[in-house]
Amino acid sequence: MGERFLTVYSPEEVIEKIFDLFDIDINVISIPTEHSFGYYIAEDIRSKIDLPPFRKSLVDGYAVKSTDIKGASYENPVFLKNLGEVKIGTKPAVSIKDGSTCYVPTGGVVPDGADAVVMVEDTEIKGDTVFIFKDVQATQNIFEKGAELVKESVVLTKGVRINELNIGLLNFTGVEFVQVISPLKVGLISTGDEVTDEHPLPYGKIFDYNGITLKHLLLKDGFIPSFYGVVKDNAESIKEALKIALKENDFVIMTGGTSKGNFDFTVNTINSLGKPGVIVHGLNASPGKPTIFGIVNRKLVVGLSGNPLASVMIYSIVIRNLISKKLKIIIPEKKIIGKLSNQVSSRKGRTEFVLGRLKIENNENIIEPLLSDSSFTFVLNESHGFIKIPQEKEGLLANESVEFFLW
Ligand SMILES: Nc1nc2c(c(=O)[nH]1)N[C@H]1C(S)=C(S)[C@@H](COP(=O)(O)OP(=O)(O)OC[C@H]3O[C@@H](n4cnc5c(N)ncnc54)[C@H](O)[C@@H]3O)O[C@H]1N2
Ligand code: MOO
Repeated sequence: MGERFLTVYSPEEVIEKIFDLFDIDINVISIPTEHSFGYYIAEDIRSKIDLPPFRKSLVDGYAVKSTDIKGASYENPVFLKNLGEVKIGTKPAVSIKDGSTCYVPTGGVVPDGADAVVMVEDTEIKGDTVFIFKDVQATQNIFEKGAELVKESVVLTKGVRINELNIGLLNFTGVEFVQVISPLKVGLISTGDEVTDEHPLPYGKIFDYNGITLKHLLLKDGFIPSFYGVVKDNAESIKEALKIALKENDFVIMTGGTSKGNFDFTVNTINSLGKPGVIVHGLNASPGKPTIFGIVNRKLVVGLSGNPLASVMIYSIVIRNLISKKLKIIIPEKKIIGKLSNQVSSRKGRTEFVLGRLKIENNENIIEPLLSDSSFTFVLNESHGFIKIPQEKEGLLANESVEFFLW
């Protein structure tokens, strides 16, 4: 009988075990804000200006001294001298003295002397006189300079991945360039004599799932994948591909050949390329039990199972977590709470990941667990995410409230 997976570790233990054994060089680059979408921020970013940058009117109306119009009503209007209008985007030419007013558009600068703005609907203009039909309180309809944000306050913190709202805020707060982490380069190698791109599919062969899917998972996370293709189950070819991938990338992901079959070369290849070699071979998780974590001259190599569900899951659960901790970046995770539609069984003592489909019924998130084997790709495609069953649990009950991780 061949060697078994003698020592298995939980995903959390693996991260702890290998964390300090490998390095990833972080290169910080400065890029124009308009091109920063999807990058991870390398240092806290501060606003260059106050928000709003000036005392701004929130309505179209007349800038007044509130004391001038106290008690104004339709029965007892107050009339004020019209000094003209503030043009949007310009500095007011006038300031408001007792008994005077001036028109300000929404977003216009409130002239000095005024402490409130009366909405245009509550006024009437006759020649040089403006009739005010409504009382307003001091500060009403005015957004003070810096009320939302003062210059130099932190608008985005280190490690955040710049999204569409962030990029808007950066531009709005006058940040022209952002210091970001240069995207990591990740080498991808699929192995297996059975994997082909030949059409029509020869008997006994399969098309590639892992290489192309992982490539796009990496792209989605803001990394730069290089796919070295499907390498034959042959020690020399795998060694050659891994050697090049290690040289050209920050870390490498391999798929297939992680189990204990005669043609499962991954462990030996990693060990043959440098020290300390394979650190972990075996996760206390399903799917993904035979996952390999190795270090070659302080570079990380992860060997994922050839089974598609296992490779997607372990990338999503372990690799993403490990890399985000290492780089101190936040890879956004979408998680909701839902109620299980059916019970799910699991084996106590290992973490299990179960695919699920999300349905909204009576305004409630219902998670339907999907039966799946680690080789299933269609079911994986039908799923919206997965549930994590911790190792101390023996299954989950129907109607139990669970965390559901969306893809
Ligand atoms: N004797 C044992 N056999 C197996 C064990 C075990 O403990 N003892 N573990 C099983 C488990 S669990 C898993 S997971 C797999 C892991 O397999 P490998 O990582 O060695 O991967 P392969 O054998 O190369 O492939 C498994 C499966 O996936 C298909 N595959 C491979 N590459 C791709 C690809 N790029 N795209 C799509 N599908 C791919 C491959 O054809 C196999 O069907 O081992 C079990 N066996
Ligand atoms: O650990 Mo395997 O991924 O269950 O099929």
